[in-house]
Amino acid sequence: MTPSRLSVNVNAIAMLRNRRDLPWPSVTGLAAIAMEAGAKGITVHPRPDERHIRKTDVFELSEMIEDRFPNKELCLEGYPSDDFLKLVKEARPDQVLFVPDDPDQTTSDHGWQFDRDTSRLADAIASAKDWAVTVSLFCDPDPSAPKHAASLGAERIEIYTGPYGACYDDPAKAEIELTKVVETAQAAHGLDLGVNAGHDLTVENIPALIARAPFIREMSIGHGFTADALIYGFAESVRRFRTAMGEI
Ligand SMILES: CC(=O)[C@@H](O)[C@H](O)COP(=O)(O)O
Ligand SMILES: NCC(=O)COP(=O)(O)O
Repeated sequence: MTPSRLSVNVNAIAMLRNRRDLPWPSVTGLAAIAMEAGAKGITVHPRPDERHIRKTDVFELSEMIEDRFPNKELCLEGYPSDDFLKLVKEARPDQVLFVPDDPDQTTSDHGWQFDRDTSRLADAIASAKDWAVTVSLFCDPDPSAPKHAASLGAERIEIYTGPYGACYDDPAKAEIELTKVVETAQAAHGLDLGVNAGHDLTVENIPALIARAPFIREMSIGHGFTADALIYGFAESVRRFRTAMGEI
């Protein structure tokens, strides 16, 4: 069986939990169900306002994975602020994805602008590597981006697939956006960067992407996964997404 590429993003579970001052739905409990069902790991994006994932969730997830799922992986996403870097240093995830988000941004909607963002990134990448955390950079679907990520010392990129995901009802436009994602993936693969992809991926749009970029290492999926799991349940959605990825 092909190893799993699916990292389940549990931001939306935390958002639902935060509606009340109560501990359910449980972020760690549903993360455990996802990993037991075959996900390779868990992704969280603790935003500065803690609107969904809280710092306490990060430590609880990290401890649970270390204790109960030592072969699974935790990925933390965030802007490399001093506060976020402190969290990475303390929680020691397996992987960190640096994203260029403003603190008040609704969701991630672009990759790094490598002509202006590099000095903060270079320092953050060096620190994370010192802490033995694999570094990935969020990149637009632009084949010129991976060479910048490689020259900064990143080990992976995550291609922002939002524009592809947004074309769910327009196959001709989806093909144009998919081509940009695939060409970016190929450029990164040719540079020996690990290639991840994320944002608005679904059971419907994953097969065409995997068919053209089978070397993709990881897909972190939250919004579409949660929507699917509300219908099918967390464990069954892991199976459905892994089937879409051609893994089972
Ligand atoms: C980095 C990225 O792609 C984001 O999609 C992400 O983790 C989603 O964040 P929100 O759940 O806050 O929209
Ligand atoms: N890195 C992307 C991610 O973690 C989840 O994005 P989405 O599936 O919630 O759009």
